[in-house]
Amino acid sequence: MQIHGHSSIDKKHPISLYSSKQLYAMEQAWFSEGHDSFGLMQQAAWQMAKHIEQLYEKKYLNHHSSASVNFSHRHNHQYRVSIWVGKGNNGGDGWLIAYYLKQAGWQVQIVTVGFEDSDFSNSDSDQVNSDKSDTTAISNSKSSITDAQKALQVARSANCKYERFEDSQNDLRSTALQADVYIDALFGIGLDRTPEGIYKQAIRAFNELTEQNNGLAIAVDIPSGVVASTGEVFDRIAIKADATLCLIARKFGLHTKDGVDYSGQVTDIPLIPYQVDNVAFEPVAKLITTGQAFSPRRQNSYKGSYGHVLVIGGNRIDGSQGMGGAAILSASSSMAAGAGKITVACHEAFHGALLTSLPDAMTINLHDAQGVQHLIKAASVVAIGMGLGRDDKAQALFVNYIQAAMTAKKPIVIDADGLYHLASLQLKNDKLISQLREYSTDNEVCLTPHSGEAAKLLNKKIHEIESDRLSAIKLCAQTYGGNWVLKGAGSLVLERGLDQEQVYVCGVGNAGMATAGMGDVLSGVIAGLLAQQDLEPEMRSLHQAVIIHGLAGDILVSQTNQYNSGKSDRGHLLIGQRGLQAQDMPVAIRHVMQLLVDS
Ligand SMILES: NC(=O)C1=CN([C@@H]2O[C@H](COP(=O)(O)OP(=O)(O)OC[C@H]3O[C@@H](n4cnc5c(N)ncnc54)[C@H](OP(=O)(O)O)[C@@H]3O)[C@@H](O)[C@H]2O)[C@H](O)CC1
Ligand SMILES: [K+]
Repeated sequence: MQIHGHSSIDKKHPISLYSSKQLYAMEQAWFSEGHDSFGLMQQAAWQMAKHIEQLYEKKYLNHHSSASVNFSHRHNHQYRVSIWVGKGNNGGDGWLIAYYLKQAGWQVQIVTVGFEDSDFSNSDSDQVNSDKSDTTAISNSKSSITDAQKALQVARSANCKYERFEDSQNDLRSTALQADVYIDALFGIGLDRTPEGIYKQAIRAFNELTEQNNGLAIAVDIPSGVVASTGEVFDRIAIKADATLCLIARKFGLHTKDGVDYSGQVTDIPLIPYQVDNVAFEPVAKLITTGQAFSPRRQNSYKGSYGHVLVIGGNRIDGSQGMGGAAILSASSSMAAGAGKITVACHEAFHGALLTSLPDAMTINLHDAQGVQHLIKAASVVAIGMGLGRDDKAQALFVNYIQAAMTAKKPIVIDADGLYHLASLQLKNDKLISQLREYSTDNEVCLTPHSGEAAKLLNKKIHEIESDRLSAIKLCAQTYGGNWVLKGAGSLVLERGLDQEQVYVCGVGNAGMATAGMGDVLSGVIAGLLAQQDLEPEMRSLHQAVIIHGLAGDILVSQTNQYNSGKSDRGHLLIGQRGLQAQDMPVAIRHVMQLLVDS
């Protein structure tokens, strides 16, 4: 059961995102100031119990439109919760949630996973999973008992019912496992490998039960199976949560890669300051969901005021059908993003098609080296690579035009086949790579790979990129210089300032945008913004372009967001995620540009 497609986030302010290492350091800093670790767990659980009740009541009210149902409801039906606990502190949170919900009148059933009978002993001298005593099993009392075990004892002393998943897994339809709300407290930020054996079975069973019973699935801290620092889910084994109650600080992994699909609506429960010795932790990234508002244009302006984009791509290699569409999509998106003029340097075979779909554009033959070089000097921005081709001839053109753009000191956007050439030039130790890196320290260079292209650029396997996208984008920037987008669910944007770099996670966009040509559209939006010198740097930035692209995609599908009231501006015809095409984008980009002026 999904509450909302997207997280509940303050759209105007970026949200700081942290790694699990940072989360553990924050906790440690707090404890080293003398604060009690079990006290923190109690605070966390108490607040989560309140949120769980609110989330459930919200769901219940949504299903029963009559307001009068609300108050009688509690008397007719005792709320039922099934809380699944693992052996770490995430499980500890679960035991205490059970305790607080029972106090609040809920019918509570706990399902333990990975516990032996001896784990339920009352003795204080029990050693429960204390290998990670520095971080996870903080003992703040004289005895050696861990917080998780204290929590277990609190729940037991309140007579909360529990059973081992190992004993009940063959009887998942038993009444004991039927509930309105299912709480996932199996793993939190301590998960570091594929859940196997009983854990894998438990995660599967949890998902099946919530589905069958139309239960509300709520994850404690992070859905079990999602890696907090990367967003990776191993072998698709993770809790599919409707809502996540995120403790202390927002985890990076909730918003990128698989995390986006598993976390549901995210609510923050901050609990402690994000600092050590009064110095705040630097977030690893910031989550952005809306763009900077544009200032209106001056009346006294002309097309030259808004820049000239030169798109170089759309080649036709002998014997192939060619890739004219890539250049056309990029060019039309540049214009939709507000560029004053466009010239497309593409294969002559596509000039007719280009002018039919975009009569506003000028054309030049891609292979007319002198003519293109001349235009590079006149342009405000050069966007290169979309459908450029990968053969040697195309590579020679690429090197030639990049050199010309650097000599003329133009902002450069490199995408698609341009990235392929960069990767192969890097393997050959070609001097262009170091020249470009040097150039990018004083000039705008934007590079926009997806994971496959990033893998080529870094000479790695795709799964190596996917398992740690944050490290991958940083390594790309280190190797090649420039500002980067790593495309995918929760696209990452890395922008380099004078002495520091900032990473953003794009919190908008949808799976319908995973289609051919969407990357060409993005390159066009980036170039179109860069061309508009009248705009403040923030409004022409790479992250602004990525947000506009994502919002345009969202506006086209029947997805609730701040701009989409369920109608599109294309004759009230809504497009779904399946079948969304890159050619649909320019009209939506124009719409977003207008909304950002209004906002
Ligand atoms: N400290 C506090 O007072 C607070 C903690 N909070 C909550 O704690 C979790 C983090 O707890 P931690 O114990 O560090 O980690 P987990 O509960 O996520 O799980 C760690 C245990 O899980 C084992 N593990 C990890 N991966 C797997 C796997 N794939 N399969 C099986 N077992 C796995 C790991 O075992 P080891 O063998 O590696 O030792 C650990 O035993 C945090 O997320 C919060 O929910 C709150 O912040 C409140 C304050
Ligand atoms: K969890």
